Amino acid sequence: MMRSKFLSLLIRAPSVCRSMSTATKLTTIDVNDKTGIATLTLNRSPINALNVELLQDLNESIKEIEDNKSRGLILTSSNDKVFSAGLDLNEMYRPDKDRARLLWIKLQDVWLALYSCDLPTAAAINGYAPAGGCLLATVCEYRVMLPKCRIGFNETQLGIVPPIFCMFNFLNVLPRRVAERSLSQGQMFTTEQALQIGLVDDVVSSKGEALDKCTKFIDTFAKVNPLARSLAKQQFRAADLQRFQTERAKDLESFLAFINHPQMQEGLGIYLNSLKKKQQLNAV
Ligand SMILES: CC/C=C\CC/C=C/CC(=O)SCCNC(=O)CCNC(=O)[C@H](O)C(C)(C)COP(=O)(O)OP(=O)(O)OC[C@H]1O[C@@H](n2cnc3c(N)ncnc32)[C@H](O)[C@@H]1OP(=O)(O)O
Repeated sequence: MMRSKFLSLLIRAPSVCRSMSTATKLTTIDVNDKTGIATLTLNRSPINALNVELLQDLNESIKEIEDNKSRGLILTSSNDKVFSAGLDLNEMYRPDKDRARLLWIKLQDVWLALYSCDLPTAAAINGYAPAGGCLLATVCEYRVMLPKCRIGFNETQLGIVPPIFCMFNFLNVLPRRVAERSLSQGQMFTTEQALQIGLVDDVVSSKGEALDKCTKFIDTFAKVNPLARSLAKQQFRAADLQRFQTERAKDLESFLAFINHPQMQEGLGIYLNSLKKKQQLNAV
């Protein structure tokens, strides 16, 4: 009797969030003391473009969340319109060679950390998620998105071959035919289209609701043995992870060759300029 009273008090207790780290600057971590779930927020103004520092902070935050034995990880953005604009094109246009190398290595690290993450992962996509933004969302195991946004890998529209880890993500989420077509056409989907093809699992009208849905998804694993859960996930992903490790160095060299190509530099310059002039391509 005493025990059930104590439990009901616990259940009714308001949820308390605590920040786990002050070391990171471009990401924040909030752990809900009641659920044990960590919310990892991208926080690089204005549009969470993924530069070396943001990717570095993301890597550290993911590791911190895993090390602190959180029950799950929810990825979201502090911007109310953009989840992430993808890679920071300024890191790729007229690049500093060492930073460009580091950028790709860090992106690979983030993908690897999330793809092989022991914890259940979910993305509360509270805004636009093109290219690298879509990568972060689709590497998670569950996605919920706000209306009137867009998501997809627009790389081929920009003359870029999507790296293999984009393919792995899409093949985990979409039927093979749809994955191949949307990657090769560089399709961007509205929230409603994304829901229809299964690219996102649910649509909600506010960030709060999105976080609640992600929490509910993570809660579906509450009664599953965490080690069994994690090993089952690894088993499903082992072949992709092995292929990634085999091709990782080649993938880095392809990226560097790509961004150092004069034609690509010219194209990137034009694209960056069009964004600055707010003449966004129809594809996004
Ligand atoms: C072997 C493999 C080889 C290569 C693979 C390379 C892979 C690349 C993957 C990528 O992620 S490439 C990046 C692709 N991203 C995009 O195409 C997104 C472009 N951005 C947009 O569509 C929009 O900005 C937005 C929908 C994300 C947000 O719109 P809005 O809120 O209206 O903001 P603004 O458009 O006004 O942007 C504010 C500011 O930020 C600049 N900017 C936008 N995107 C980027 C970016 N990805 N990198 C750097 N800077 C970006 C934009 O020009 C504005 O600058 P101002 O100076 O005008 O303030």
